[in-house]
Amino acid sequence: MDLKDKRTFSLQRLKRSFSYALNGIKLAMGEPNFRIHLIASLWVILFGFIFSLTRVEWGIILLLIFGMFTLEMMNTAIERTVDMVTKEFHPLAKMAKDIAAGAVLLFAILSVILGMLIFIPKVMMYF
Ligand SMILES: Nc1ncnc2c1ncn2[C@@H]1O[C@H](COP(=O)(O)OP(=O)(O)OP(=O)(O)O)[C@@H](O)[C@H]1O
Repeated sequence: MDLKDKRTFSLQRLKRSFSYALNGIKLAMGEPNFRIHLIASLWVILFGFIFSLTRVEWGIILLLIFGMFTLEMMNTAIERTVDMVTKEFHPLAKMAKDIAAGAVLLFAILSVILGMLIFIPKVMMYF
């Protein structure tokens, strides 16, 4: 496919890209970290209903949940790419993987802080 073909709109190609993206989500679901996030997210959603979150709070929670899945998938994609490039120990491979993992950790810290800011006052009302 040349560059001109790629620039013209094609419903067929859009459908194909969509199916590749869905396949990416399916592949990510096989990752243990993804499943841990899924279980944690379902618990957060359950508690969201129990504590009757406001629309803004739901918006923040959904942003955090989707953001976490997105980052975890990018991290996995970087890990796979690095593994494809080299199986040998390489400082740049370590740097790429550790930085990607660090990005996930930063977002996880933000999620815990915002989650606590939302849920702690609601839990406190019961005491
Ligand atoms: N080719 C490499 N060269 C140098 N260091 C590496 C290399 N591959 C992995 N590492 C180091 O080992 C750590 C663990 O790597 P690994 O590929 O097992 O990823 P992981 O974080 O355990 O993720 P997962 O288990 O989901 O694949 C990396 O974060 C990195 O510090």
